[in-house]
Amino acid sequence: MPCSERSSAPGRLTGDLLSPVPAPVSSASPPYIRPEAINSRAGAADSPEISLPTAGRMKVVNVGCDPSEVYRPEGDAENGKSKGDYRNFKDGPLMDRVYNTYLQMHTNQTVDFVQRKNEEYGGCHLRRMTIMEALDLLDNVVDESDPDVNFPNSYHAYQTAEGIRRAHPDKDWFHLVGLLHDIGKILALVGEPQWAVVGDTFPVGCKVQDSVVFRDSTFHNNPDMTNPLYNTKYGIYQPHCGLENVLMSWGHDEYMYKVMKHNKFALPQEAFYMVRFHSFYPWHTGGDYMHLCNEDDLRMLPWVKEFNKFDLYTKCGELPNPSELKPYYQSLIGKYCPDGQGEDETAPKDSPPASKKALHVTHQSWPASVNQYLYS
Ligand SMILES: O[C@H]1[C@H](O)[C@@H](O)[C@H](O)[C@@H](O)[C@H]1O
Ligand SMILES: [Fe+2]
Repeated sequence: MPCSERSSAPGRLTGDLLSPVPAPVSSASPPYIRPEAINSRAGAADSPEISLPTAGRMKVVNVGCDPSEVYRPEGDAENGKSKGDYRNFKDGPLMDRVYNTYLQMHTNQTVDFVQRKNEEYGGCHLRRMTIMEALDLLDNVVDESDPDVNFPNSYHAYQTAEGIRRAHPDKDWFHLVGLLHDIGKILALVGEPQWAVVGDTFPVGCKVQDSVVFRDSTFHNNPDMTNPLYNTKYGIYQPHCGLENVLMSWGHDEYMYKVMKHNKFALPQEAFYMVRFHSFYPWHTGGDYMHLCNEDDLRMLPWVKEFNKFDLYTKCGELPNPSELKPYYQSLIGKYCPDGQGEDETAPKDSPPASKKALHVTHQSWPASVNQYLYS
């Protein structure tokens, strides 16, 4: 069994994971698009404008991990990863890429940067696309911060969603959260560097706590580290001010949360919360930053942890077949996502036809290939 999807809560990070040996920094950032990792997909026929290379080495299968594994206490390490093999930030074939992404993130994510990005992307009114279109764009994003995934993020979306669906068959809104949670990574296709899109998040404006990955070897050139206002336990925050009042490092979590809010998704508070904080590992898994949390945060924490089991442990080389799964998820989109038409007078003239479910997102300049894909 290739996956290690389980019902037990993920353990706290161990000392080994917290103090990794820094890997050498590669000078050139690898490209965002890794065509060699993209499989030929049946779903590609729906979107002929984007040419998907076909030389993938991974297997595309109809279903994800074996559901019987969901309740199995330990993984079958013979054919796949066991729980302890995930999130290895010490060594592994992708370590240079992962370390370099975090080095840049921890150097450049400052209070000032985060404030600017929140303003820049807060409006969500410059472009429209359907949710499925946004999801399909993730065919072109390989997350460079992730030591466990070297295939396009669209597959990870279906893996997560299907894992949740198997374990929580009665909660269809939760299935949809699995599908949507990483859509914010489309920011990597509009010129945002990956360090401003992917990876674990952390609060800026206060002392960086111990469970942040590569904490000891990646923050030395961050200008906020020498600002005394930002280097106490609370920094610019009040005790137990609530995470909604904390400036998190900018990335796909906060962006997708804003998109969901702006588009008035009819999902429960838990759904919004899971999307917004799913990458905040130093909190939900590391147990840090509790001094900033209020009661709401603590009430939501079990949901974030529940989500995390599927987000993390469904990552495996057996890839689902999106074209087979799309009808089910399209029905959930129909149920929970308003169609967005006529809600936003500032939407551009080249928005998709009125019949399409629309997502208002904020992108000033899409690469030509993306525009063609969305609007032809
Ligand atoms: O939530 C996950 C998690 O934080 C991973 O460690 C990171 O690599 C991914 O970018 C993110 O989506
Ligand atoms: Fe994510």
